[in-house]
Amino acid sequence: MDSVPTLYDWAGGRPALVRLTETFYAKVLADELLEPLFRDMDPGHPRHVADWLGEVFGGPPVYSTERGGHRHMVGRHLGRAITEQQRRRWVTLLLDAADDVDLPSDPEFRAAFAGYLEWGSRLAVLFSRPGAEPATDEPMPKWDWPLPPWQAQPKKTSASS
Ligand code: HEM
Repeated sequence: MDSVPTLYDWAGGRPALVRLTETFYAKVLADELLEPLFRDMDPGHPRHVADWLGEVFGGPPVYSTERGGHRHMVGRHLGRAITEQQRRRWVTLLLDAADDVDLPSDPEFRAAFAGYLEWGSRLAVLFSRPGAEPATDEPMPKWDWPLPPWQAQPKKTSASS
């Protein structure tokens, strides 16, 4: 492969990420464990999280230029005391939503996606602990392929071997 696409492009760009987060937050609001955390969420929340994910996955820097970047994201988790059970449910529903909206299902993309959710959600729990004072001046994280996306190689013919 000459150039490896970003995870953002591979996922299908902003339209795919907005479909993902809108489907996901509909599930969240129907979930008894997560609904209390999200019942008063900003109506733009699904699109803001799509912008966050897009930037982390190599798309345009919309979240940092229009929404306040890492500092704003950290601030939105402070004091929420997210439990491990809630974190695990959050990740599960987002993976379910990825299937529902047909995000690419290839092993490399899903490994990158699931790895990011596992990492990011554990940080969200730490940021949300009562009394936590996480650094807010960090740059936006960048996430990349764990392995290059698999591509079929042209079959060797006897003439080329
Ligand atoms: C990879 C993991 C995560 C990412 C990338 C993430 C991202 C974000 C972002 C970007 C915001 C701010 C959106 C805005 O600009 O308004 C936010 C807010 C929030 N997050 Fe997370 N989050 C993660 C994990 C979690 C988890 C595990 C929970 C709870 C189970 C959670 C609960 C919340 C809540 C309650 C808000 C505030 C929503 C509102 O009132 O508007 N987050 N998150």
